[in-house]
Amino acid sequence: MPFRSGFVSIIGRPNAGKSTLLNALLGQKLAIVTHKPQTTRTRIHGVLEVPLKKKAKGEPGHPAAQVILVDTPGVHKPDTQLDRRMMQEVHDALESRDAVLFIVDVTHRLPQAEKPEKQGTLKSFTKNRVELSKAEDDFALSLIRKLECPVLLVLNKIDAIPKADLLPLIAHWSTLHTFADVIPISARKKENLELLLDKIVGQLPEGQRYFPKHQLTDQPERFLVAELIREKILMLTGEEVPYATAVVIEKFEEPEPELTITGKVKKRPAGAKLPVTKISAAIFCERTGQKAILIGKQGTMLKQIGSTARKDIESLLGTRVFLELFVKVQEEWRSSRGFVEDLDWRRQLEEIAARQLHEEKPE
Ligand SMILES: Nc1nc2c(ncn2[C@@H]2O[C@H](COP(=O)(O)OP(=O)(O)OP(=O)(O)O)[C@@H](O)[C@H]2O)c(=O)[nH]1
Repeated sequence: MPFRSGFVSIIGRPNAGKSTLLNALLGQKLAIVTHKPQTTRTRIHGVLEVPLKKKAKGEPGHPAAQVILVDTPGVHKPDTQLDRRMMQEVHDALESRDAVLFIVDVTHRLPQAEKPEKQGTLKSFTKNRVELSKAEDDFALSLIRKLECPVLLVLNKIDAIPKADLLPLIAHWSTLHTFADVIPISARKKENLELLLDKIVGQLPEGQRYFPKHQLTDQPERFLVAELIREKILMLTGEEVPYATAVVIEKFEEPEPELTITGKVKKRPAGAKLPVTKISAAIFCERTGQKAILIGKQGTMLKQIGSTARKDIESLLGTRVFLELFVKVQEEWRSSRGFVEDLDWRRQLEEIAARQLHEEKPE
């Protein structure tokens, strides 16, 4: 069977479980996950090698494939420049795709499930939420209706609802769009992921690898590190602080490999200390009050962010890590187009490359 390959974007509303699914399929944490909506700000490519599956009883099997999974920010109506940038990332991720996974959180109520409400009660709050939820669904659907590629409906979080609730959900969504397939899964519990993969490979065209076999992502480590720091901020701080925060890596010094006199990399004796990567990162927020929260009493919050992030960064890089964090105020940065564009890791990468070229040029 000829090899298959293709780009598959994962889209859905904030908090539907897109990043959890990406990580679960890859078997490695690439995208940060929190219970807070709008955690993902940029599109992330995860490269997944799927081995050949031979035909078996009742199983059609499939050829070996390389799937480039593209995680995207949650689909939402943009308010700030940052929101607009996030939605641009979604649009970019939908361009010339081979397939799209439209992921829906099954724990969200269906609009018609609402009973008539009494005014001023908790129900009116719920109704508002359901209406908001419907508006977001409509917005997300309007995006997928424009697509020419097959769209698979992925009903996520089935571990959190009774099985009997699934059928009405499938019926509801099937009236809204003609999906190429419907697959109920639990990204968190890794249920039905193999079936989902079979269906994804089934939609891919024949083709060669886009990325080398063992490359997991196109995103360089320094940007994964920035995301790990942002994840800890999302987890440890509340209210508007996580949303008003951006992390920029200012220094990323990898340890020089020790070379033998013939220029080969020296083997590290067993039990020897791991080398150190030195990292400095700036945490941007919008107001001095937020800066105070991020630093905490006598620096306790910043220390906690640093020490929890360091552990994750060490296991990502496989070295020890010396991590310095600074908090800086950049008023209203989310509404500054220039600042938001500078946060794009692809642009930062271009700037780093240009700087290095300049430094290497002989006078
Ligand atoms: N019960 C349950 N929870 C899940 C499942 N998948 C994800 N979650 C939880 O849902 C929350 C949101 O998950 P994410 O993966 O960050 O969602 P997302 O769609 O990437 O969110 P944004 O980045 O905001 O767009 C987290 O608390 C996850 O642990 C699942 O299969 N079952």
